[in-house]
Amino acid sequence: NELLPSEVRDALSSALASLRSRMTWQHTIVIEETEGWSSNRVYNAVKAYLATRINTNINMQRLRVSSADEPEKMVVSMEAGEEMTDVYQGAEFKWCLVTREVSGDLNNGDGGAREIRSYELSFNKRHKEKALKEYLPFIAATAKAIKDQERSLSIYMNERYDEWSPIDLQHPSTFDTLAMDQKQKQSIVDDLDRFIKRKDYYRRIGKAWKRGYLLYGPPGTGKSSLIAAIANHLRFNIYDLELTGVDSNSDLRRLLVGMTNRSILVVEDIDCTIELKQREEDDKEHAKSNSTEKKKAEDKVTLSGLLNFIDGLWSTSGEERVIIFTTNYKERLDPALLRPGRMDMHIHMGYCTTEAFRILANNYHSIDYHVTYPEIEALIEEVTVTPAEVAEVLMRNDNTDVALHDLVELLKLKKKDATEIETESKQAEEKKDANEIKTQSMQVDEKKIVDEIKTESVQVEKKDDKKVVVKSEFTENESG
Ligand SMILES: Nc1ncnc2c1ncn2[C@@H]1O[C@H](COP(=O)(O)OP(=O)(O)OP(=O)(O)O)[C@@H](O)[C@H]1O
Ligand SMILES: [Mg+2]
Repeated sequence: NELLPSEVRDALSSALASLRSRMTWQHTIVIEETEGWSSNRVYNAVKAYLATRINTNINMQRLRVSSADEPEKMVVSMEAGEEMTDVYQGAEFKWCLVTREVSGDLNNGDGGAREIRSYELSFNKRHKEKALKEYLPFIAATAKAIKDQERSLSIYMNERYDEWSPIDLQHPSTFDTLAMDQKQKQSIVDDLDRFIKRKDYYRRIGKAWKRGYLLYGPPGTGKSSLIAAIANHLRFNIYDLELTGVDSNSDLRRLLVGMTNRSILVVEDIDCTIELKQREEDDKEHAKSNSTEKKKAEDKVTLSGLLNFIDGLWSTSGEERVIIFTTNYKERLDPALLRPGRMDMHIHMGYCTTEAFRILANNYHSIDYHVTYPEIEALIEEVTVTPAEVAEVLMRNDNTDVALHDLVELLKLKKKDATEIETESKQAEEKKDANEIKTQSMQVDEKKIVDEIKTESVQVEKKDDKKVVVKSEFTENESG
C-alpha cells in the first residue's frame, strides 16, 4: 500500500466500493457443466431451455449452432462470454456462459488443460427465493418436456417368439391430421391427458397405472392411424404384439416383462386371434392320451390369458402403460373382453363423414373450401366411403382441382353401384315376395291334401292303427 501514491489509492478504493455496492443487490448461481466425472443434469436442462429463449434475445453477438443426429434438428446455444436476459414472472434473470481452464491431472496420463463451461445466473437478491423454488424447477420441467418431444419413438415387434425387435416409428399421424368426429377426438385426447396426470391416483387405489382402448371399425377407417397419433401425442413407444407368433404363456410373459415404461401394447385384429382359444380346446382333445402334448396345449396363449397376465404383471411392475386392441368386427369378440372395466374406452372408427373429409382435404391440399365441396359433401352423406379411400384419391394428385374432381367421380361411381345393388336387392325382394305368395298358395294346396290324407288316415286307422297315425302327424308338421 505504501508503494502507491495516495491519490491512486483513493481512486482505487472508491472504484472498488462502487463495484461492491453495485454487486451487493445481486446474487449469482453457478451451474457447472460437470459434477465430478458425470455431467450435470441441471446444466443440460439450462442449455435446452435457453435454446428456446434465444430467438427472443437476438441482441447476442455470437451463437453456437450444433446438431446431434439429424441435420434438420439444429440446436442454437450461447457462445462463451455471451449474456442474455430472461424474464420470468416479471423478474429479470441474467444468464452468462463462462469458461475456465483447469489444468489436467498429469499423473493420470490424459494431460493438458481442460476447459470447463458453466452458466452463471444472476438476479436481484430479492428474487432468490423465486429463482431457487420456481425459476429453476420451471426450467427443469421445460427441458424435460422438450426432451420428451424430441425423443425418437420406436415400434417393437415380436418377430422372434420371445424377443422384441425395434424399428424407428416415423408415422406422421397426429390428432390434428386424424380425420374423425371432433368431439370424439377431443374425448380421447382428454382421456389420455387425464390418465397421464393420475400417477398418484392409481397408486392410492392400488391399481396398475394402465389404460385400455378398444378400437373397432371397418378396414381403412384409421385405427392404425389413431394408434400412431396416440403414440405421437404421449411420446410413447409402441409394442406391436403378434399373438399368433407367441407359442406359450412363458414366452408371452417374457415379452410383457421386456416392455419398458411409457409404452403402448398393441394387439391388432383380435377377432382373428380368438381362434387361439378354440385351437386350445381342440388340442386338449387331441392330447388327452399324451401328457407332454397336453401340457403344451395348456400352455397355449389365449386372449383371456393375456388379459390376466396384464392385470397381474403390470400391477406390480410397470408404469404408464396403454393397451390397445383393434378389430374389424366388435360383435365377434369374446364377451369377456367387452365386459365393463376390461377396456376403459370403446372407440368406434366409422366411414368418412363430411367433417372427416374436410380434415383430409386440409391435410393433403391445405384448403378449407373449394367449389366442389357442396357436391362432395352431399355425396359423402349418401354413400359409404372410408377415409382411406378418400385419402388415397386426394393424395394421388398434387393439383387440388384435379384431385377433388377425381373424388367426385369416385363418389358418384359409388352412388351408382349402391343404387344398382339396391335395385337388385329390391328386385330380389320382389321376387322373394312373389315366391312367398306361390309357396303360400302351395301350402294351401298342401293343407287341402293333408286334410284329405287325414280323412283318409282316419278311415284307414281302423285297419292299421300305428302306422297311419304317425304318417298323418308327420305330414301335418311339415306343412304347418
Ligand atoms: N381417420 C383417418 N384419418 C386420417 N387418415 C386416415 C384415416 N383413416 C384412414 N386414413 C388413411 O388411410 C390409410 C389406412 O388407414 P389405417 O391403416 O389407419 O386404417 P385401419 O383402420 O387401421 O385399417 P385396417 O383395419 O385395415 O388395419 C392411412 O395410412 C391414412 O393415410
Ligand atoms: Mg390397421
